[in-house]
Amino acid sequence: MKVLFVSAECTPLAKVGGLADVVGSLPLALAKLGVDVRIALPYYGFLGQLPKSEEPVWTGSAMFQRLEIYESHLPESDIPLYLVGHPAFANDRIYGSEDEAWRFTLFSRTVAEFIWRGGWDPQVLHCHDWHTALLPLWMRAMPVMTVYTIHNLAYQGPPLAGFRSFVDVPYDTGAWNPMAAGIIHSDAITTVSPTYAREICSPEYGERLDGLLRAQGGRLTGILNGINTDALDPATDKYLPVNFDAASLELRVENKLALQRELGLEVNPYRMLVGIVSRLVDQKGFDLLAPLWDIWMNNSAAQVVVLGSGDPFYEFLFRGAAERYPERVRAFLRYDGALSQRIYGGADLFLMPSRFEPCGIGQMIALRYGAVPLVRKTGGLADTVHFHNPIDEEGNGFLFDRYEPQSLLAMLFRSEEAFRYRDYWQRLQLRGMQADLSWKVSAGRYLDLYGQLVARIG
Ligand SMILES: Nc1ncnc2c1ncn2[C@@H]1O[C@H](COP(=O)(O)OP(=O)(O)O[C@H]2O[C@H](CO)[C@@H](O)[C@H](O)[C@H]2O)[C@@H](O)[C@H]1O
Repeated sequence: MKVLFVSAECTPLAKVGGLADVVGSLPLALAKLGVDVRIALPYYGFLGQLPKSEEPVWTGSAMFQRLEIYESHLPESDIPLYLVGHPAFANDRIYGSEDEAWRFTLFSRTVAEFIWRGGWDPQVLHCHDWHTALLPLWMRAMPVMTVYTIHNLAYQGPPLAGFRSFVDVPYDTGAWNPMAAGIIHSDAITTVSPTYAREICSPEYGERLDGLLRAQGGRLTGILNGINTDALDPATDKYLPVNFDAASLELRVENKLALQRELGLEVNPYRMLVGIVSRLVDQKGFDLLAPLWDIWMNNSAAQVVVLGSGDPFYEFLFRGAAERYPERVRAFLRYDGALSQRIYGGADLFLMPSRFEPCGIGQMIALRYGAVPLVRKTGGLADTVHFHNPIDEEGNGFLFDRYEPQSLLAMLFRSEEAFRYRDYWQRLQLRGMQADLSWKVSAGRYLDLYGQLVARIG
């Protein structure tokens, strides 16, 4: 089975959020199942140090531009990586400029040309999010089956009118935006959890595409994300001051104390330390915290550390809280891979109150690292976090349902109360740490799906 992943992000090379985690780890699990899987990624300027072929393995043109594709490998693996090179990518940003639509259309179109002209002949082209959503349309005349994975329905890409000005997209495709084009023209649509697959067929979560999604019937399935449990392992993580695992959980507190020291907070094992690692955007639900700071801080002993960047509204919200409660709240408004690991490995509670969440990687890393998740019961959060029942000792975290500040506040108090009972809390941590969060099951589901699609072309 030959499969080409096409994506704007890929861990550990180019990451903004969870898309990178999936594209950098699912191929490793597929390769273990015998799939010849490769990845195509823009050759971003910050990848200059990555070893690659001296000469391009393919040279051609797309959208009146000359492009070169170099071959490299996903670090610490044998997985071939095609780096799509053009001056438009040779800078230090992944997203965030007015040429975004043009850049990613150029990227996708180059991959289409590469396949059309025999650069490689995958049986399945696995496209991710709006950046690569026109590929299924362009592949229609090829004996290549396409899978389109929706990591986030909220980002649908610029309107098609913009695309028409720089690349031919037939008028009768019915595709009025890139996300819709991916949905309509792919051979199979997946999203990253079973609950989100159901939710997006409703007006509440469908981002105005729910009608189109409902019409797809069985073509849309939800396959739960996994994480790379080899790379994300508290027993070997080089960013943690002290390594630990389920058998040595008592060592974990050293990471918490080191983190409190690093943050300049009171160093005290009995104060609950709440961690947040997130893109700061509407999706993540932090507006729920806005009216809660005073009542929360005045009625609890919790400390809070937030690591994230994004929308200025949320940056302002957290910066303001850190200024008002300098003894209790710390805000780091940036991307920082090393600090994120120290938070997962040191915080007691991991907060993710998302308005919607296709799957969520953050809560899975938290579970693996013994930080108990407090999440809203939606999307993949509802599929991975199960309510802590102290009587029967079941569940691995805390959930609230209604999207309202009071519900979140109640759960913050409840979790802090649970934190006082050390033995219960440790068993709660252990249930999270011992769960299988790897790709083992879900990679098998993707392989089955590829097999069914390829069987159609014989
Ligand atoms: N400031 C920062 N510094 C360091 N690391 C940071 C960071 N901000 C975020 N991260 C990291 O980025 C990742 C976030 O992944 P999530 O899946 O939780 O959300 P995201 O919305 O980006 O992903 C989207 O795609 C994924 C993949 O399918 C879905 O799980 C998800 O629901 C969907 O919204 C985590 O690995 C987290 O540690």
